[in-house]
Amino acid sequence: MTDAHTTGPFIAAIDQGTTSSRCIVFDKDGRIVSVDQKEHEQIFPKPGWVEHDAAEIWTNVQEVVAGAIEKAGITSADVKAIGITNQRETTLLWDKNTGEPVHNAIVWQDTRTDALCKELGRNVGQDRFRRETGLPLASYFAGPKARWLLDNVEGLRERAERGEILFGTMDSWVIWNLTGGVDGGVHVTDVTNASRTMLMNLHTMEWDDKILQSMEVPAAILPEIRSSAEVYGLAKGGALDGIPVASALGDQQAALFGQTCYSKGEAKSTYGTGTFMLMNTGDEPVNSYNGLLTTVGYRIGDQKAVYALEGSIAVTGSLVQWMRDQMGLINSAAEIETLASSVDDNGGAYFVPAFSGLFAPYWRSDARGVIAGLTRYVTKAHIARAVLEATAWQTREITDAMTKDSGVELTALKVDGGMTSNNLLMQTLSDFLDAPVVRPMVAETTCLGAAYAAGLAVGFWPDTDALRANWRRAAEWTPRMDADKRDREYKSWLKAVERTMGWLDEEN
Ligand SMILES: Nc1ncnc2c1ncn2[C@@H]1O[C@H](COP(=O)(O)OP(=O)(O)O)[C@@H](O)[C@H]1O
Ligand SMILES: O=P(O)(O)OC[C@H](O)CO
Repeated sequence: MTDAHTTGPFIAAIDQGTTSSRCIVFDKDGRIVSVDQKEHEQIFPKPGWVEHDAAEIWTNVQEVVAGAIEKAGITSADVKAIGITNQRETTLLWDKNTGEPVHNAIVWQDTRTDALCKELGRNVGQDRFRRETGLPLASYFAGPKARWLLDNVEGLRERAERGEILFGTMDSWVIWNLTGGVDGGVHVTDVTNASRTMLMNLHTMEWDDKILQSMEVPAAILPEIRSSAEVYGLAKGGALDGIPVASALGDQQAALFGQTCYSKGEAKSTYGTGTFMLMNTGDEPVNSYNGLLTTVGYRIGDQKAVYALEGSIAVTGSLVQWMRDQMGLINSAAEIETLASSVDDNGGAYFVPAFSGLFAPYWRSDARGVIAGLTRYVTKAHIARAVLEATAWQTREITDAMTKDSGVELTALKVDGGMTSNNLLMQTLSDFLDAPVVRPMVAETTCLGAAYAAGLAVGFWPDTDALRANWRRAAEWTPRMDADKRDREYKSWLKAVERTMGWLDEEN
């Protein structure tokens, strides 16, 4: 319910995430008025494959929108705009005339396009993709996933070439359905999501014809690329009928925006299923020589785009889920903190969760997970500690790369996401980074960023200065670790990382 001090109007944000979809209603001070959330099924058809049922996701989105509006005790008339944010790279093709997905969505973590990426690397060359799109050739991105679907779903390429099929990441799917679907839905994406397809030219912000040819993806299926904050259309039907759909940002870029990282050099790190650190690099793309991605941070209406450097870590919160669901070592995600706190250290064990290969800074799809340093001394509590340390060490590797690429020394790290409720993890992070770690009052920065962008698009907030004023510190952790110990343990971590590599043979 709305609290006594909160009066409308409001902005609603939809976050279509990897494990769940949620809708949050925000007031003008950026405070949360209501939340509704629903998980969807994770489908693992083969080792390394991860899929989502896009129809289930759309049903959940409709339910959480209705749920959040009801919990806020408001009507659509109180909502000025809807913002969209989403898990990035997850790829869907659907029939324009029926609205039916032609296949499950292929999720960003899925590694089935690894062989295709290797082949593209041999035939077209790594460098050309990186130069035009800012991304290394890797199974993570949407373009190769679209190509896989076109090559593997019977008759799909012919239907696509006849103009019957639409491609989209989850932003496009949600916006198309929200604005009417088969009944006039708009087929758009924003620059941040498009920058993760490996099909958009990072400099022109348009689909790159030569890359499309190399990837064998027909231009006819692609959405129009728009800014991150503008009115794409009006919602048709449902709890927010008639309300402008006014922003779209990939979830990590939305978190950058919600954390108010509007100046060059400002950075945030989001701890959810995976972990993603983004640094605002201003209005020019910065090339990475240390394994980071060059990506679009956001673009507000017709203003210049803001670029970012990104360090992507595939497995962090999902390792905690794996400990709970596959290993049964804990009953809830929060329990990992209690278990890990029952011992003083990792007992010599290092856990490198290369479940989807290694993302930044290595981009090694032939890597697979290892637990190194095992002896009979090691207990499940030590493993729990190693699980949390894995998130912190992986972040350390990213911040090292970020400093090398940007020349900006880390003075403090702004964090958000589900894992930041873990105090032991946040302290360990500060220790391993040797820098303060700060969490804002609203930890739901992903939704907040989408709400901010939508609010700017409809004049609900005047400018980014007004948004900065909403950012308030809620918690801070400062380093307490002895420097020699940190250096010794970092070396052991790096040794464990080496042991993950080359596990898969070329023919896998
Ligand atoms: N107290 C905790 N300690 C460690 N991990 C946690 C804790 N609470 C939640 N998580 C992890 O955080 C993730 C959920 O965070 P969230 O930001 O909602 O993720 P996403 O947006 O990727 O779905 C899950 O992977 C879960 O395992
Ligand atoms: O849905 P999340 O929070 O796990 O984020 C996923 C990322 O966008 C993948 O690139």
